[in-house]
Amino acid sequence: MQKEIRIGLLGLGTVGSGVVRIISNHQEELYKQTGLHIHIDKILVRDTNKKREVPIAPDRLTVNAEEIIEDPEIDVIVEVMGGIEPAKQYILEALKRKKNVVTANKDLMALHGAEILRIAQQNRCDVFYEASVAGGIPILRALTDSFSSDRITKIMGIVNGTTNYILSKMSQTGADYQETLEEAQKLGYAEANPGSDVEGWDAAYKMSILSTLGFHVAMNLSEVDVKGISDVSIEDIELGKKLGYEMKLLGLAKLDDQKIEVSVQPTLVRNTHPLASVNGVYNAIYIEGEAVGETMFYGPGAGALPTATSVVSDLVSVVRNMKLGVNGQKMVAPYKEKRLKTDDEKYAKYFLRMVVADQRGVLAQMTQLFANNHISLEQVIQQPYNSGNRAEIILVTHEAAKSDLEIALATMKEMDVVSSIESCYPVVEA
Ligand SMILES: NC(=O)C1=CN([C@@H]2O[C@H](COP(=O)(O)OP(=O)(O)OC[C@H]3O[C@@H](n4cnc5c(N)ncnc54)[C@H](OP(=O)(O)O)[C@@H]3O)[C@@H](O)[C@H]2O)C=CC1
Ligand SMILES: N[C@@H](CC=O)C(=O)O
Ligand code: NA
Repeated sequence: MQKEIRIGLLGLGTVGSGVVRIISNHQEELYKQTGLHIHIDKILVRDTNKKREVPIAPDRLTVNAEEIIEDPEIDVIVEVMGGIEPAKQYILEALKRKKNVVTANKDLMALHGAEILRIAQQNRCDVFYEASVAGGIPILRALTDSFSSDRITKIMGIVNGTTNYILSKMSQTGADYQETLEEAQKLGYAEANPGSDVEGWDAAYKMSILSTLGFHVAMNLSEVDVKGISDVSIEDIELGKKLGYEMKLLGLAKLDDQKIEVSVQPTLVRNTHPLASVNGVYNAIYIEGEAVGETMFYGPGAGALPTATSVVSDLVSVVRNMKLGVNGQKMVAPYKEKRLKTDDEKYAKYFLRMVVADQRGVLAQMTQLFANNHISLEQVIQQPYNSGNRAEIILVTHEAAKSDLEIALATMKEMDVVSSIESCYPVVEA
């Protein structure tokens, strides 16, 4: 009779150290819930001499993945090293050797999840990846289990801790973008390549995973409209606040008339909307279902212990399945036909800011341009611009088609009286 579950841990960085800590500090709870001792056998790292956050006997560290993947005594592989290769190769090799897998790797699951899950099922193994989306929030379980009886119509969320930390600090204290990004890196929130956070890709991976699970379609990353926060200025944050909005990097997945749109964009969210008050490293995912109505899930989106909580809970699920002999049987592959919206079917309100010549008739020309493109305006503000004989025009539109907005912007760029289009963000009301 097996008394112990033996783990091979790939990675001992922020999340890996959290996993070691939780397994060591919560031994009794884990034993009570699984009836087995969870033991980390070996840990893969790049540098065995590096100083570690957690006390680990040096002989448990290795730079040789085969020592872990090929060890017949190891039951479960926990992959928290990140990146596509070699993580993918290690996971596939482990599955072929009938080892169950827990991973926090959203890049890998968004890009190669279908293949990994298929091979897992062929080998009767689990692949669980709760930590990959919104760190400590149990959102994948909610989608796959708690809402399995419903039809999800909308998933809207703040799903990147690093950018929410940066935008919140910029909004609350006027903090500098670069300094705040460095702080988020020190706190272990950012990806190894923080470009993935600030350019929106990390959130796009997560929205791709969420929409695949929520809408039961095979979403591709290339079908997600992605824009990051690196061009968001303090001026836009301040102006948005004056108009009653908070700037958030918002993931949106919507199903209307059986057609889907998925995007990640800096968005002005009405300050009375529950997502507007999600600050710092916190994430929140707002889900609308046909039957359930509106729900919202809130919690830490990154960081060692919150993320490791999800990893170790997945490990508990794997162990329970091992005891029941049902590993690899829970997965439901996407079964719905995927139909994507075209730009003339994507509707949103928009905030726009542009610098124009400060002369008679310009404001009228601008409003006429929007009218010509079927865009109605909710708010129009003109204020002096601080250089040259120019003015700044700030507009908030009513709901408009993305295709119409793009034509209006392209026409505007060609107008002599328009010096620059400074910003354009979607707007979400409460
Ligand atoms: N940080 C967070 O808050 C969250 C992270 N994630 C995901 O978790 C995963 C890990 O993130 P995080 O812990 O922050 O990353 P870190 O960069 O802190 O840690 C990565 C670890 O993996 C090891 N490693 C990386 N590449 C290799 C390789 N080729 N061979 C051997 N070892 C390797 C590193 O070794 P060494 O220490 O020797 O350099 C390090 O121990 C990523 O997929 C990330 O997206 C998910 C949710 C939240
Ligand atoms: N870099 C990510 C980590 C968690 O997924 C983030 O900031 O959210
Ligand atoms: Na999660």
